[in-house]
Amino acid sequence: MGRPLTIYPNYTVRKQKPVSNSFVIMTELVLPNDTNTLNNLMGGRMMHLMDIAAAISAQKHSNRIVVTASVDNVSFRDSIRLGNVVTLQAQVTRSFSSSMEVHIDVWAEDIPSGTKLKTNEAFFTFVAVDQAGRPIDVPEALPETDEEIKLYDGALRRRQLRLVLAGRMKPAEAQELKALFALD
Ligand SMILES: CC(=O)SCCNC(=O)CCNC(=O)[C@H](O)C(C)(C)COP(=O)(O)OP(=O)(O)OC[C@H]1O[C@@H](n2cnc3c(N)ncnc32)[C@H](O)[C@@H]1OP(=O)(O)O
Repeated sequence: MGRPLTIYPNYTVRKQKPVSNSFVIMTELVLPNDTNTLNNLMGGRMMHLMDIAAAISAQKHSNRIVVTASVDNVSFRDSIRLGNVVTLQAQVTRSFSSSMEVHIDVWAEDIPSGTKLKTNEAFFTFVAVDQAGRPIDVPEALPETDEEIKLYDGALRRRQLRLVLAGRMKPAEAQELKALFALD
């Protein structure tokens, strides 16, 4: 006879979801109201679009209301012009307890000339909350492709860096981050 089955009343198995379930693609046309006097897309308008695409991705992973907790570095390498089509692609890289890191890529396309350029890339962190705004656990994120695994593996290091910068983690506790700078 086998061992008797032990029942742990407070133990819940966390649901798992492939990160690809959270893939979001969003396209927008740059109109005059979105631009500065040089006819370039305003940086704040771009951040707004990135926030929306990334939030939808985090919602798809968690099936919850999500709030933006932080945004990592966003650089504006190349300007996006009036009339360009902006394409935003967002996907969850990894989830922790209630938070999810979302990676987002942005392209600008000039349809008449047939040119398409990657202009921005960023990591956003969202936290799933209940109706009272309290953080709530989300499913585990499962990476499948090589690229997804690479992003998943780097997510813990990026999390520690952003929590240290936000004053929410002591640098001494950021083990993964310290290992990166460890010299033999
Ligand atoms: C889609 C939108 O634009 S929403 C509007 C803009 N965003 C907001 O208004 C959010 C306002 N902020 C908040 O509501 C709260 O600060 C929250 C929900 C983000 C965090 O609430 P707290 O009470 O601090 O919760 P707590 O300390 O338990 O942290 C919860 C999670 O948030 C994460 N977190 C908190 N601050 C940060 C931060 N600055 N960067 C990254 N993650 C963070 C924590 O690491 C934790 O993650 P984990 O559960 O996966 O370990």
